[in-house]
Amino acid sequence: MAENVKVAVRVRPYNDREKNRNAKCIVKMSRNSTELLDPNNIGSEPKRFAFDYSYWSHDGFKVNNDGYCEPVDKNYVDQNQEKVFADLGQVVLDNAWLGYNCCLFAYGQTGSGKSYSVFGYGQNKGIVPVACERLFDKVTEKRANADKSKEEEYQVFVSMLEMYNEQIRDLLNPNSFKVKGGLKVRLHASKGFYVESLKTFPVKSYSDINSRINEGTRNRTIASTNMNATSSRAHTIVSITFVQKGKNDAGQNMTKTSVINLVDLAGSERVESTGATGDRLKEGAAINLSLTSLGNVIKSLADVGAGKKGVLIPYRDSKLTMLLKNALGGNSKTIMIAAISPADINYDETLSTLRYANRAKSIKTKAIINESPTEKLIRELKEENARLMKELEGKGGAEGVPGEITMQGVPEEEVEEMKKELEERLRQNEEEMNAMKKSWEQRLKEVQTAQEEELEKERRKREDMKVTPHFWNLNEDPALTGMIIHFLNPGVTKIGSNKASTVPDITLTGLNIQPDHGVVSNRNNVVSIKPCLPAKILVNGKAITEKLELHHNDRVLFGSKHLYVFHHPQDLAKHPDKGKQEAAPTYNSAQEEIVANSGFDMKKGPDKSQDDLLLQQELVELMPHVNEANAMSDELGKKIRFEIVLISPQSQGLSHGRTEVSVVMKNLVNENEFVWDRNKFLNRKYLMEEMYQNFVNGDKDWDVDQNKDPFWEPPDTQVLIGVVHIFLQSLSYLIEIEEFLGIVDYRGGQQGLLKVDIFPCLPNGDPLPEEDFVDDPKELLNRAVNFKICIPHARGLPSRIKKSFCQYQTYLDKKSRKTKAVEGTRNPDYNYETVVSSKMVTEPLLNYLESQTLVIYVWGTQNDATVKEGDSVAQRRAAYLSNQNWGEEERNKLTIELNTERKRVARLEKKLKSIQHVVSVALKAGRSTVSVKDVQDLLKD
Ligand SMILES: Nc1ncnc2c1ncn2[C@@H]1O[C@H](COP(=O)(O)OP(=O)(O)OP(=O)(O)O)[C@@H](O)[C@H]1O
Repeated sequence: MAENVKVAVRVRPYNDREKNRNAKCIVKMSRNSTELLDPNNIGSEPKRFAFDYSYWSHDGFKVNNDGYCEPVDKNYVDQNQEKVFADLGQVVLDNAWLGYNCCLFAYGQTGSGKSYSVFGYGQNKGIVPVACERLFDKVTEKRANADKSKEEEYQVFVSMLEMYNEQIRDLLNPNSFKVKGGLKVRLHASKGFYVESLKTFPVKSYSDINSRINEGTRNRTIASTNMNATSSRAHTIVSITFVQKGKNDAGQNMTKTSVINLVDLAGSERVESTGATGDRLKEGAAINLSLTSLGNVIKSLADVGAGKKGVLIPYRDSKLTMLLKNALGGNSKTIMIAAISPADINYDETLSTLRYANRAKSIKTKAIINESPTEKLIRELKEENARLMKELEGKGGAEGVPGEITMQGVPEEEVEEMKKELEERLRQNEEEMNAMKKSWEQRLKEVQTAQEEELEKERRKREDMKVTPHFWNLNEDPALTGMIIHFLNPGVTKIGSNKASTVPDITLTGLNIQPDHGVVSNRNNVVSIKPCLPAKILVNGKAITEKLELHHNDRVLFGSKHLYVFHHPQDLAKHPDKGKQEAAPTYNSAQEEIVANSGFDMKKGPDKSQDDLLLQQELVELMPHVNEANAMSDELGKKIRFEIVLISPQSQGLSHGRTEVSVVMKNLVNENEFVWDRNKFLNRKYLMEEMYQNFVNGDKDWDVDQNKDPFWEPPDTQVLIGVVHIFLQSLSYLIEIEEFLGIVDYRGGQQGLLKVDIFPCLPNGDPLPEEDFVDDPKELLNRAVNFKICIPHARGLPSRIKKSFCQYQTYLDKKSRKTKAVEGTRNPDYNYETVVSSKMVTEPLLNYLESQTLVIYVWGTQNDATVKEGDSVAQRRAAYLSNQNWGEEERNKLTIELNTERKRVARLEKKLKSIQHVVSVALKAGRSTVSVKDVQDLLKD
């Protein structure tokens, strides 16, 4: 019978970022109804949703010493993880016992709590570990009470994969990481899509399965560090196959199989919010492809559920949707958990998640009990194998005859590919048949020795960790922290890449890791580290160039990504601190010190505002990505440098707002600069990772066309050269403004000068009569005013600027105004004049004139230093700079202007001094006013 996908929604507590931003909770839950308030439209009706289950995990709990979140308030989800398991996990298990395929997948933006629900953290065990525990509890109970005559047997198998950027890796088989392009997805006639060569291990107990999942998580950590992949961008699927065998009442051997897929999806950030906004490369990212496809599949299935006819479900669009085909539209009982943030700042993402979940509600699946007589299953497999053999022979495979007749006209590679597929299916079927024939004990035995060795190794490792100094890893994903351990045994430990002439003791891969990277020596428990220059090693945030002694809890960064904490048991024992354990460093604290050592203020304290803390947090998030982007640029020879900059609201021409963390992308060849906002940079960084990975994989087409190159920005991209602020107060006295002001860039540096004159004038732009000025600005109220705005020229723009123009908007303008664009000079003459008029000065206009500034933005495009193949960097720079020399004529013009300007300034200074003199004479005489006539005379030329 068709049945709807069950949907649960869960709202997590605030994270630090939300707390620092003083976030407001915009989610309300009552029974199974969830309301979302729009923070941008407070009075509006909240968006209402109804789901099968709603879990309030936002507040109403306390964190115990062991990290367990204990409910203290009736609002908090009853019994925390237990309740979520009871509703969702238990249903999955019950269905598995009945022989249904089940799928539970978690959807939501990065950091919304997907992993917390699916896997859990520490004492707050998620659905996967609890489900495994309960499954084996029941198996043990069943075995104990088994009816011998029925020959009951329970078998559990586990596999674990990760899908990143459309590439599948077997997390229980690190060798699969080396497969170019990842593992393939194949289609099986009866079982649907499956992953080729994915290893499935039999497990006999909870600790077995737990150690397999830990092994998978450890491999995930290694992959995420080595391959520069960002773990929150990967989907993880744990598959548990549960087989129940036994005789039925008629004495027939039966096999009941259930596949349980537990899916922790990648962060669901939409393309716009991950930052591709306005970026020409937003379509390029394959990273989101699978999630976008999942969205399309869910939408189509929801349409079908709503009765729409003739809808094609695009399962084949991505590997994820192929693998989830059964879960979504076929033989499976499926549950979706929508994980959401409570905070107003995540409104868009939360709304999108809730809409997604709402759609998923109307998807219908048809689960059937997968139970058949064992003999029948074996017979079917045999029949299929016979058919496959025949097909293979037709393609000239196996021991068959060459298949020119059947395969005529089909390219050889395709035939090879088809053959491989058939062979793989044959192999799988054989394996399955053997598995059915073999006893469970036999199957377990096959892996047991290896696994026991693994467990013993793990046990020994834990013992060693108590006495031997070692490094343990820090990862931005808390679930992956502490998963990698490297021991530093007495003597010398060499660290390097797999390109070293002798295999290093600790092999690291990835960005900025040199073949011989560094050496750690441990002599009588004094442990020191030395880099093999120019290899990059940071200890406690500072680059080291010489040998340095390490101490307990020191943070060590190798290259750009391998971040470790040094654990020194003997050192620790020397400083027990009267039983007080020193807090272990965290990923965040280690990154903070790296940022602080790069010159940013990371101090905490009461003088720091919420905005300061938020800024610090954004720096911590961005800095490692910027370092990695630079390392990739170096290795790929891109001649691009990235640098973090803090952009104040003033430098963007704004009077208020917060300072933003952005990234400047600098072309080292022609010195062109582009400021990318954080989101755009992060989006580009994912594309850089894709490119770098292709490069590492030896793909000869790694270097893509300029239009798709994440390291490239077209030179005709408009950049903000700087802004000019002009105080308008003089205009409220009808006194003209004549200024030659600095064009200030985001760094606060001067990028040239802009001449701006604003004159009160007649409607036709002619000057006002001399006597027409006001003593008190209020006199302007209800009068007509006209101002002539002149922007004659800019001088001394940076040499990289090719074309420039100015843009501004006064209080009286509905749209912004622009000067003409001038090309080919650093000293453009805009010769711009316009008259801005108001028929009647109002209070707000007067207020604008008295207290505001006019902001003029100077925009430009940069020179295209077209790079010729084979030119060295020095040649390219020389060619570029030679274009930048100023001509004789231009120099003369500037000299004349400079002299005129000097004279004007001298005149103004003289007038100022005279006015100061008149004022001081008046003050000495005890007067509080000066004669208008006197001032007027002084102002005359
Ligand atoms: N229900 C909850 N109760 C308490 N803490 C939670 C809850 N849900 C999430 N958290 C905390 O929020 C943080 C982010 O959660 P989690 O790692 O599960 O997010 P995620 O959606 O899986 O992120 P990613 O996409 O990066 O994998 C973790 O530190 C986690 O402990």
